[in-house]
Amino acid sequence: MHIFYDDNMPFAKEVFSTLGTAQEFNHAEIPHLDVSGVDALMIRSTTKVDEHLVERLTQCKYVATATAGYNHLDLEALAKTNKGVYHAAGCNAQAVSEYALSAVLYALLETNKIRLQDPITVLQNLSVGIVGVGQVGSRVAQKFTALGCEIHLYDPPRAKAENNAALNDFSAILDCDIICLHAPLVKTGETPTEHLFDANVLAQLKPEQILLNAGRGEVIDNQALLALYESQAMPTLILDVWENEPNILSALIPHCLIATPHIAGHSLEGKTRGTFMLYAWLAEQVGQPATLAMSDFLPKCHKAYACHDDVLSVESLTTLVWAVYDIAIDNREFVTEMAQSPCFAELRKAYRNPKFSSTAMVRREFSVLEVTCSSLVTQDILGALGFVTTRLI
Ligand SMILES: NC(=O)C1=CN([C@@H]2O[C@H](COP(=O)(O)OP(=O)(O)OC[C@H]3O[C@@H](n4cnc5c(N)ncnc54)[C@H](O)[C@@H]3O)[C@@H](O)[C@H]2O)C=CC1
Ligand SMILES: O=C(O)C(=O)[C@H](O)COP(=O)(O)O
Repeated sequence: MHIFYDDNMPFAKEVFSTLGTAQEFNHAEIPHLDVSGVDALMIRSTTKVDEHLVERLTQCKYVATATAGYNHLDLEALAKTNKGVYHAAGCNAQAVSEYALSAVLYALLETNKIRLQDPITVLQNLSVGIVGVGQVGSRVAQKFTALGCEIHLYDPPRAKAENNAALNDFSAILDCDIICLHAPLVKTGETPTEHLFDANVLAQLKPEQILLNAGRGEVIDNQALLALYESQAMPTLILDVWENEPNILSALIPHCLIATPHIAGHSLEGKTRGTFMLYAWLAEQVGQPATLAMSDFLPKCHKAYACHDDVLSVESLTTLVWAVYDIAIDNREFVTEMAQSPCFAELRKAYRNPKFSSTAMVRREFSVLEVTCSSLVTQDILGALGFVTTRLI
């Protein structure tokens, strides 16, 4: 079996070569590559599988993406040619939820809504609205719930499937202090997400709010967003995803408190989980055992902290969050690099990736940090955020 895999997929060579002949490709070159002899195409979201590519995949039986989103796949064209299709649902949900927490804490401090010396009970005064309550949105909700925030959820497909009107109250979302978008790009059907935040919706937002988009760029009308930010006071803006990537509307960047090149899900664990989910799926398709485990490949990483707060402080919380993932660094790098040249695609590819950048610092998840806590309440909160916790007796 000839397996073609994206060169930005950690440990792909190691796992796919146990199932056949494994060859890596650079997504930017795919239009010029001969793919007629490929049996299994293993991609990330940067490879658009449109009808032209499907036509060229004459021998291919399996197409899989190591990502949660799959709007880069033409499912109809793939179905017509009877290819098995798979996406790595949930592979990077923890990473995106850590991104959201790191970014929102940074924004709350920068806008003086909380102070380092506050106890985290100050977060109980804040409401968080989450649009798209799947694998990512649920984890974001879990984190802010653990911190005591009031949570509002919006997910019409789930509202319908679960007969739960509480999941269908869009106006409650627009009133929240913090609005987090984790919806996929859906262009058709009863509840499309494309431009769900159009000029009309955006104009209803207030400058005191925080607006974060880590779903898909097209959920917000970026031209309308820019027009509003240029003409009136608007919410504190955190953008990881942009309309029309990689050719984004760069004029938006100066209006963001945090701007990043679609890397919310790019922890090493998030990307590696994607590779291993594809490996397990492909092995099952071809009737071979998947004997390799992700834990055999992830570099061991362990950091230890002690937290002696009786009531967890904002300072301790942010120290722990940023010890693993300091989003201000990502923002700084993106803003600096984009000011010099439009290099969105290159920045994404090299992001925290020693294979493509000699200076890259690998990004890990909260689970690499073990916190010893003196308070049971603190231990429960930090455990719910994803840290490994032990109790100081
Ligand atoms: N920035 C990044 O690096 C990443 C972005 N993503 C994006 O986030 C999306 C969500 O990821 P997951 O939670 O893993 O996917 P998921 O499929 O588990 O959840 C998506 C949820 O959105 C809901 N939804 C669909 N239409 C909606 C609408 N009109 N309004 C509100 N909600 C709606 C679905 O019912 C579902 O519950 C992905 O499709 C992808 O586009 C995912 C991972 C990383
Ligand atoms: O999983 C998704 O959906 C994402 O948006 C991924 O984080 C995208 O990562 P790349 O495939 O573009 O590396």
